[in-house]
Amino acid sequence: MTDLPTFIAGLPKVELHVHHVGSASPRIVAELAARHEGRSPVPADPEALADYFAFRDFAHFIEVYLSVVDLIRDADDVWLLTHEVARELARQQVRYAELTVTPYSHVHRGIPAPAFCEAIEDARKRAEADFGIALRWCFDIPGEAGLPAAEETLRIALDERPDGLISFGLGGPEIGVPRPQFKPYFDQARAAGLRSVPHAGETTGPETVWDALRELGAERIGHGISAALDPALLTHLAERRIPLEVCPTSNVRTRAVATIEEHPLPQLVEAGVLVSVNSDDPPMFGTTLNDEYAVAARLLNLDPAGVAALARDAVTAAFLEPGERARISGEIDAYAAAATR
Ligand SMILES: O=c1[nH]cnc2c1ncn2[C@@H]1O[C@H](CO)[C@@H](O)[C@H]1O
Repeated sequence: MTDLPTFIAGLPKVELHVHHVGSASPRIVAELAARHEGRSPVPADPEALADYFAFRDFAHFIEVYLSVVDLIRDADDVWLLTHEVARELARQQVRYAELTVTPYSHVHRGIPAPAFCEAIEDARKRAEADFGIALRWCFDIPGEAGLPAAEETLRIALDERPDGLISFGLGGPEIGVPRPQFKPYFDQARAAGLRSVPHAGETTGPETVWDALRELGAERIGHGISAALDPALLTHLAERRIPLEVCPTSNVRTRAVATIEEHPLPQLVEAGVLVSVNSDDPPMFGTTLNDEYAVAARLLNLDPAGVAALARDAVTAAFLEPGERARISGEIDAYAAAATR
């Protein structure tokens, strides 16, 4: 029997909640910072970066996140970042990832929408050829930028419509950013065939998750961990198989949860909610997807078979084509059978 970290490292996976800029490795951030030497608060030294990625609270996390977004100035930066993120996911045996990108933030910093979309699409196709990983896009609204950002994000999604685009989201802070105001934009995105995956219940209570379900037609919820406070919501999520995209270490590092031991993941699983495990912004939180599987295994007291079941749940929650879903599930089954023989 292989030890759990080794089992996890080789286990085929999918990742559903991981942010594009949030996945920039210290090396890539340092390289981008060096290009803008002196004009950015982001340290060009990877060591200093670890200290820079220490957050007082969620608002501070968003402030730091946006300082990294500022480093991305042209389509070449976008291409480099995207291709490197794919390399790192593939290194962890990720076969398929739904990457959240925020076009508004980049267009707002001078990268034209067509150039941004061409860069991510070219990097996506090259990553499939180079690393055998399938990337798809979630375009999310940066909530702190409000309705103008919603308008622009929808326009880019519908006008540019890159081949990899499958879903429409809402990120950024929840406090002071009520979800119902975004209903018209989610209605139009869903009418155009995009799947609805807003963040909710990360830094606010269950009512935000209810709003995401009722007003935004959410098919999955980003984080949604405050659902653990509302038994009726837990029942609703479990009965309708509405998945939560849970990112344990993220919640501790942004101070949404005080300690990993207090994380509500066990209550969510206990209530029968379909959960996928994700890394969110791995280098910023000093984690990787494999680390998040190890954290989940510890919190849920899982053996390798239990960890394989967690990976299968993420495949169930993914917006995969049926053939792809069956193929990846089959890979997980074959790997788990061989490793637990
Ligand atoms: O954990 C998270 N919660 C909410 N937003 C996040 C998170 N990680 C990255 N972002 C990103 O923060 C930006 C805010 O403008 C958005 O791009 C959002 O995608």
